[in-house]
Amino acid sequence: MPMRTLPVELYRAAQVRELDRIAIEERGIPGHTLMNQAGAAAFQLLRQRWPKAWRIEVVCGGGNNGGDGYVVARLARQAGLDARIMTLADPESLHGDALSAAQEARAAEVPITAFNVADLTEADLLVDAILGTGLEREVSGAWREAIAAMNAHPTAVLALDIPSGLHADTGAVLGATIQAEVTLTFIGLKQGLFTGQGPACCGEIHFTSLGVPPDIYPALHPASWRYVGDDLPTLLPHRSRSAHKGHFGHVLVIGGDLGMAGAARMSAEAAARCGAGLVSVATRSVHAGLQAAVRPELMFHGIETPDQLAPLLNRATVIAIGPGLGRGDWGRTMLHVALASDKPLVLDADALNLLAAGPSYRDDWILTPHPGEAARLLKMTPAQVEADRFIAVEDLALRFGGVAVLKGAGSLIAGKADGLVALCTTGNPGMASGGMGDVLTGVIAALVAQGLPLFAAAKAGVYLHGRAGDRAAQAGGERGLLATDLLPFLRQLINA
Ligand SMILES: NC(=O)C1=CN([C@@H]2O[C@H](COP(=O)(O)OP(=O)(O)OC[C@H]3O[C@@H](n4cnc5c(N)ncnc54)[C@H](O)[C@@H]3O)[C@@H](O)[C@H]2O)[C@H](O)CC1
Ligand SMILES: [K+]
Repeated sequence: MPMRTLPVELYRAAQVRELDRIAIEERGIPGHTLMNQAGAAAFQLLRQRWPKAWRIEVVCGGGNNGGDGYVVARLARQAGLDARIMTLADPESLHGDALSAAQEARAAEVPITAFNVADLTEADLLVDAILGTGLEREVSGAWREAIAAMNAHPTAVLALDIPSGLHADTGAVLGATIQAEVTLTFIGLKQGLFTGQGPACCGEIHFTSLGVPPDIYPALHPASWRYVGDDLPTLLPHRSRSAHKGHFGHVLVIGGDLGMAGAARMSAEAAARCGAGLVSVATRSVHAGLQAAVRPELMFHGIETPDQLAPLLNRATVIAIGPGLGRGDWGRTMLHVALASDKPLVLDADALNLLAAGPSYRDDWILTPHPGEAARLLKMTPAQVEADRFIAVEDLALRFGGVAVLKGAGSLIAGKADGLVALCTTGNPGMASGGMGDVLTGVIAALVAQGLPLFAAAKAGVYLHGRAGDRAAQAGGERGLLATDLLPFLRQLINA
């Protein structure tokens, strides 16, 4: 039975093929057995998830993903369901295990016809067995039309291994992709399922190892891993009864140029709600008084010149710079002075845009770009960043040093000594609203202030921020979700 609790290790397609090879060639598990296991697991899941489905249309491609589909159709037919196969590739062109599976389906009297949109109409359920980890080019022609027709059909789609058209390594869509309600993936979790377009087209992700011996997995170093917050309780410092505010660090937020006071304040408030002992804000003088009135626990300073900023930098444990910083003279001056300090930094928003214009390298900072800011830093387009988010985030950490967070569906964190990229699946589309990035900056800064190493602070901050967004969305819906709605949930989560 496919597992609902997913492993944390994530792999590239080539690595999963290597696991497949080891199982077949070194452990003597026939490929045909793996394919039958894949088909059986998919059929079992299908029966559990859609017990009333009777007319099952399995759409098969020309490779082993298609082979899995032939097995599903055979098992469904043998169980008395009206299972049929529509193929995009001539069954005679199949090879090896897929050819055997097709022959066994034919022997079980499964109707096998060429793909025909009209035949979809009666289906209660569609199974996507078109393309798996063998996707090697843009989907086009009849394959693209089939994917579009399946997506346009009102019934659910069960995707085998990966929604066809989604790139297993990057989460990018090559031309077109299946929109699945459920995806059952085999042997190893593909990292592309969890970032980029993956979350938008996979639906519920189920996993089955196909009975591959667990001791073959250590042969491969995962390409990345899902961070699920399991080490959070150990990361956050214990609060002794005799603790005082000096024990939990001092966050200095620099930002809030004219007209953008709110950004700096949201960042500062998030830092305070995540346990920072003291929080100061260096902002334009015109904002300081008003902001102090609305949140007296934060120490607002009107800062117009470098020598006014210097004493605040000395007192800070960590500097968060960028929320509402702007790209004018004031913002540029503030960034220049902040970079001259030896305190760890969190850079976001316009601090990143200014950095893109004047690159430098440090080991003690965390950069938190969204794809557009990452594109400016890497001198490429946002589409190029999204075409391979893993390469982009690793490139950011390599070029600029420290830790890089590439925000977006399936945020990625790079910069760990062992090179492993962490992937965070918390968060929801309701968080695509102004101020969410400012809050994240404050969350991460608060964790650095409390002594977490940079990579831990970044991964835990992204995780907590997304979880708080999920709880806020559960409480009141994704539409109209505001950045400050996260604050009470952040406090709950940081104390969980
Ligand atoms: N290792 C495992 O976990 C198991 C994998 N199984 C299934 O096998 C597929 C991988 O099979 P493979 O034959 O390598 O690739 P595909 O089935 O994805 O098909 C490749 C096939 O399609 C052609 N092709 C590639 N891109 C396109 C395109 N854009 N348009 C049209 N055709 C395309 C390519 O030329 C090949 O002919 C894996 O996903 C699992 O589902 C095993 O069954 C179980 C263990
Ligand atoms: K598929």
